[in-house]
Amino acid sequence: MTTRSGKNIEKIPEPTLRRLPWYLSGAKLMRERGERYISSTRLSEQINIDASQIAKDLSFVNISGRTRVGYEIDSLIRVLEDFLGFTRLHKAYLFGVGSLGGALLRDSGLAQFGLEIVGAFDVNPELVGTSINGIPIYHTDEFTERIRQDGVCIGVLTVPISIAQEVTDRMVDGGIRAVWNFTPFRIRVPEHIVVQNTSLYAHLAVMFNRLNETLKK
Ligand SMILES: NC(=O)c1ccc[n+]([C@@H]2O[C@H](COP(=O)([O-])OP(=O)(O)OC[C@H]3O[C@@H](n4cnc5c(N)ncnc54)[C@H](O)[C@@H]3O)[C@@H](O)[C@H]2O)c1
Repeated sequence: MTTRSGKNIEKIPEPTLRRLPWYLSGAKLMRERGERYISSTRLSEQINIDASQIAKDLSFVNISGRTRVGYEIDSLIRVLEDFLGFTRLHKAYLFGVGSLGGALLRDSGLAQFGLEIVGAFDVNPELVGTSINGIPIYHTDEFTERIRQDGVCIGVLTVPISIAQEVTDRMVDGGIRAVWNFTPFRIRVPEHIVVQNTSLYAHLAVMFNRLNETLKK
């Protein structure tokens, strides 16, 4: 698969894709401070990543800097947002409107990163028929019917772990092509389905471990 700029996106290493949003935030912060240009060195000081790494990562996107002054901030932001898919809204459904699912529905920041949750599904009769942040909550049984009308291809999974696989299978059967899995269950999907597992707790474990190391010193 290729981008509009003709770059082969399969070749981009995942760590680079994870770092690019940091460059975007750094560039936005600099723009707020009134800067018009930003060099890799300046960005490096800002976000504490090696300047040569930044230059290497940015070589994957269609942007070129000017000697000494660096990248024009407005162009860098535009190109990065476009490259990362943040300028297009990707429609998604959320499954399981509990404490985590409800919080995600309330998070208006997701749209800034290109994710628009257009509907949610739950089985709790107290939730079905209500809405959160303007997002309607339907009964899970309505999913197959809804997806035909809404043209959604992303599913956010925030159901109890015990039914994670069952709900995933339903999503995939209905036409979902990418699952953002927040459950701690390693869901199994056909090869063509994209899965992104996300856990706040995994990061916590790393933090606790590193903290313990520093406390021992
Ligand atoms: N990744 C993370 O960092 C993180 C953080 C918190 C929770 N979690 C995980 O997210 C999941 C949800 O956690 P929670 O605390 O919000 O739980 P919760 O019990 O508050 O919410 C679960 C919701 O799923 C609904 N549900 C049950 N069966 C369903 C079905 N068939 N279809 C649709 N909805 C259904 C329930 O009615 C409930 O509203 C759990 O698997 C939990 O382990 C992950």
